[in-house]
Amino acid sequence: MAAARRVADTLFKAPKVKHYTLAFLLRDNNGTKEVLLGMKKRGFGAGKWNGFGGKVEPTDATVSDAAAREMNEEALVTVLGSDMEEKGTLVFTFTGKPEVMHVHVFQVRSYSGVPSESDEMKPQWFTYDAIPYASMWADDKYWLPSLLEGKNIVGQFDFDADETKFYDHVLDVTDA
Ligand SMILES: CNc1ncnc2c1ncn2[C@@H]1O[C@H](COP(=O)(O)OP(=O)(O)OP(=O)(O)O)[C@@H](O)[C@H]1O
Repeated sequence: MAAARRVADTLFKAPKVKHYTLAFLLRDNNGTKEVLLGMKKRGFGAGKWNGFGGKVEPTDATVSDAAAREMNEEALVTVLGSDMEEKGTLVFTFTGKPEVMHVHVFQVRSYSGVPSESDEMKPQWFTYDAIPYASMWADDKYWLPSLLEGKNIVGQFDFDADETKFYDHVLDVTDA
């Protein structure tokens, strides 16, 4: 539980905390497990594959609703907040930035519609052995494999100012 304590202290001490969601749509494609990732077309993380998500807005009733709204906006599918399964917390700090990112991580299996390209994201299904970690945030390969195994995660990654690599991290993985 070392990571949980570190995360709590970081959030407690941060001058400013912003809440984000990050959700992974999972499916069983004729016996093969797949995850939907999106190529971010603009803004923070442009050019990287990632799950779907964004800032929690004051108009969102709950963090789960925010996760569903972002998934709906970015992958053009219909997901209900009540179908979002909370899988953990990731905290990101960046050297020189007082603001800390508090990311609420979800998975979801229940959705309707066909994932389609939006202004922000180009979605694509990936089998678990073909996830493009080299074109993802540096932290993803540390925790996404555990998430896909059904585990819960709590972690913190402290990034350099240029956002390409982190100089410190803690991660707890627990059985769901
Ligand atoms: C540093 N290492 C990281 N590793 C993995 N994922 C990361 C991440 N850093 C940010 N993320 C995710 O990237 C999305 C950004 O969202 P972002 O586009 O900024 O939000 P939102 O859609 O509200 O933006 P607009 O201002 O409307 O464009 C959001 O899911 C957030 O959890």
